[in-house]
Amino acid sequence: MISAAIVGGTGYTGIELIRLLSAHTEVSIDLLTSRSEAGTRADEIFPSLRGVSDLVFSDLDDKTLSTLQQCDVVFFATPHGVAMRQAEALTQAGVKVIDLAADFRLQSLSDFEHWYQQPHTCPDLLKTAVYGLPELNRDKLANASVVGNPGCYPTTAILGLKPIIELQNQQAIRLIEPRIVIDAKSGVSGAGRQASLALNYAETTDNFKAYGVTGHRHLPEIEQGIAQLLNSQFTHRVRFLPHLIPMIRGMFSSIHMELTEAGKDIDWQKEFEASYLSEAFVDVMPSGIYPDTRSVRASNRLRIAVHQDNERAELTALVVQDNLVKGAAGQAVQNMNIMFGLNETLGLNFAPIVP
Ligand SMILES: NC(=O)C1=CN([C@@H]2O[C@H](COP(=O)(O)OP(=O)(O)OC[C@H]3O[C@@H](n4cnc5c(N)ncnc54)[C@H](OP(=O)(O)O)[C@@H]3O)[C@@H](O)[C@H]2O)C=CC1
Ligand SMILES: CC(=O)N[C@@H](CCC(=O)OP(=O)(O)O)C(=O)O
Repeated sequence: MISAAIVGGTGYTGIELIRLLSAHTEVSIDLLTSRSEAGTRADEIFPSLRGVSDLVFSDLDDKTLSTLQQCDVVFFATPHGVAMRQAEALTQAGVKVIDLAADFRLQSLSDFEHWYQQPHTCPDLLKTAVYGLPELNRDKLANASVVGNPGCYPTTAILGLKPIIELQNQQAIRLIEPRIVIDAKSGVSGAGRQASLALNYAETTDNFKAYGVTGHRHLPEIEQGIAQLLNSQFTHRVRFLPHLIPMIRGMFSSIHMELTEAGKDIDWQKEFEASYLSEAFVDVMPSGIYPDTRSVRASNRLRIAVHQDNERAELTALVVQDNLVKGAAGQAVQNMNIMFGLNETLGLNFAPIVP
């Protein structure tokens, strides 16, 4: 059995990790941490865990840190800046680290420091970290000891653009114009479990708003995905605009592109289907059928629909996922499966919840 620990077990991605890993046949959760709930049983705070887990939260003190070093893998479901303070000691002890925050996502230190407003404490380790998007980095993930689990919006953006940028590289000709507009919506759980005025029920229910209009920290991650991960031979300018929608889980990203003359000659439905043919967790919808967030709720599947209009030179990719599963905890478990040589779908191959 793989011995796993979850640092930050009281947050929304932490509880989602407990749900997924408790049902995983090859994993035992041996440690859960929370500073505010240390000493409390997890199922007292989350009755959904009664009969599933009898674990008690531990504080993040020296004793816990030495227990973490006995584990095979530690998931950090914590705010940005926590994992990077523990990662060196853990990797030196042979422990694999999967950070659900952004400490190991951006290769550029200056981007990290600019967008996350803090210095990076282990830049050398950052150089060895692998960006945890299995559909693009599967081979590297197999040997990774530190994984930066992608942000939820970048997962939808990079997977929505992958077939296009890859074909553009292959044909060495622009198939879409430089400007890409990503109009994205997230459920409120994307902001985490901390109480705040902006996130209370009366503010978020029966309401709809944009945020991060002047710039959001996921923009450099999306740009890195296009330039480095997809190795784009052509430059692209991304306009990324996130919105908060009045639902709990779910994310819907509409990616708008303009086709070049060469791009109009491509059958994009066929290209997307071919690109994701062997991917267990990326589903390309049949032509003319558009995905909704309910079709992925509580599942690790991401669904994409492509709309092509040659007369208007428009190409639109519509991407949906559950922000807490493929957008966070599910993707982390998918990464863990790859890092430990397990079948990638283990513990993740369940249907979404409808309604
Ligand atoms: N929610 C989402 O959809 C997504 C979230 N993420 C990222 O995953 C991470 C976790 O998100 P989420 O679960 O929503 O966050 P929450 O705010 O819901 O939970 C944060 C958890 O971290 C613990 N924590 C907070 N500060 C510290 C600290 N300094 N040291 C140790 N533990 C700490 C908290 O418990 P306590 O204070 O008791 O210790 C809590 O368990 C974040 O970095 C987030 O950006 C990524 C993709 C999607
Ligand atoms: C709705 C909402 O607030 N979403 C979060 C993004 C989700 C997330 O947690 O991503 P990171 O891991 O990069 O922080 C936000 O826009 O800040």
